[in-house]
Amino acid sequence: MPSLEEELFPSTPGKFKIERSNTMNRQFHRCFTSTSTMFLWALFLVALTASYLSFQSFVDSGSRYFSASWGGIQWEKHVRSSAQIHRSGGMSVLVTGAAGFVGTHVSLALKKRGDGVVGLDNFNNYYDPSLKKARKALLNNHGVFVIEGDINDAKLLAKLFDAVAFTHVMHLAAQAGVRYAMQNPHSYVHSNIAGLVTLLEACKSANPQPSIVWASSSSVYGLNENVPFSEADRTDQPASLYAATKKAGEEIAHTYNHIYGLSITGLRFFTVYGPWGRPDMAYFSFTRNILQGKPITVYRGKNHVDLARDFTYIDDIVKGCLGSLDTSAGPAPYRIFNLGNTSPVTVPKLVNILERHLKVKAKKNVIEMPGNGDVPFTHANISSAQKEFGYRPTTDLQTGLKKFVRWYLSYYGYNRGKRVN
Ligand SMILES: O=C(O)[C@H]1O[C@H](OP(=O)(O)OP(=O)(O)OC[C@H]2O[C@@H](n3ccc(=O)[nH]c3=O)[C@H](O)[C@@H]2O)[C@H](O)[C@@H](O)[C@@H]1O
Repeated sequence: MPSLEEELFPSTPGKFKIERSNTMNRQFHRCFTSTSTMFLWALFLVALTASYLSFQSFVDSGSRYFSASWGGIQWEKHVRSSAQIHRSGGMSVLVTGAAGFVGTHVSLALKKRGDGVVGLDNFNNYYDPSLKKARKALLNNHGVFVIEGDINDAKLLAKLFDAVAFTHVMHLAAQAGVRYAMQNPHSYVHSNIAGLVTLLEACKSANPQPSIVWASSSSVYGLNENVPFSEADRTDQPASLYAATKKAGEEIAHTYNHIYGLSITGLRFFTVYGPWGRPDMAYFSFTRNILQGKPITVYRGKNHVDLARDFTYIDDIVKGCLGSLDTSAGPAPYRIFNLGNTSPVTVPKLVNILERHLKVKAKKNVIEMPGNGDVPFTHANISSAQKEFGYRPTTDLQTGLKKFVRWYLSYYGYNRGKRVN
């Protein structure tokens, strides 16, 4: 049986020989009088004290350390380096929802032209987070650092504005999707209202105050029947809670412009689609189902009228976002622009184009549109954006879907003869 000392402090041959015949007391006496053992004890006590003290400061500095993975010298270095501007007259932009569909494309476009970009995203599981992680990896490869955090985290936002004097905020983080609002209404309030206010509070307190461009939605037009939809039309008849939270966002933004002089531009996006898109949207889920031989549900309006959307290709939206950012500084404007394509296409036509690109016939299940918050059609008047920053969409649905399908087949491994989804 090894002695107690042997278990705690195994002896080095020739240096400290234990006399097994001695009593326990004598063994302890030897142990403490030995120089090397004393040294080890001292080391042990110092380590114990140090770890206790560092644990105390860890606890004292707040609970955020237990819920988020941000902070520290290395982290700040990444943030600052990502925010670095590499062109004269460039901007330093905080992009919220950076791992989202539009957020990824806008971040890449800004970075490519030499602007500084820091991304923020909470990577929630509204749709497959692995797609968001893949977008993050893409951004990372292009030098965009994406922080995992929520826009409701006021401490994180304050820390970010402390670390970087952002000139602009591109606010794209949101709970998207029209129909999901019936399943999870509170997620819309959390992100689109509470999160927006937290972000605007941070912007209000930042020095300098950044100009803000953010994503509203064509859904704010709700039951409006004036065609095409113009920014001057009424928007007080939302058809879904999603639309209502976006409309509320526009009003909230107005108050921050009015009281604190924040420069805020709201962009009403019209059904944006393209590579790296959102799996919850019809063009994406239709593609998945068609390829897997599963049926798709096509909604139809009252009196057998087809539903129609002003589908807008992502590259056109990115141009609109950059145009808005470039013209948003100055004497604290409050602006709202439609960013659409100006040529609505019916949902059956969308399916038809997909069938041709995929070379597979869809199994269609056509049903009357349930009361789910959908509107029968959307159609943008874009003359304001055209006048203000030369917005001019150039991609029709046929061309845009071709690019989407090419990306989809490659991303999900169809080109390599295997299906990973
Ligand atoms: O423009 C906008 O503001 C909105 O555009 C889209 O909303 P939506 O136009 O409803 O886009 P999809 O969900 O892709 O639906 C497109 C069309 O397909 C129809 N649809 C959808 C799903 C389905 O299974 N079947 C079907 O026929 C819808 O009724 C709609 O007419 C986005 O999902 C919203 O986040 C965005 O704010």
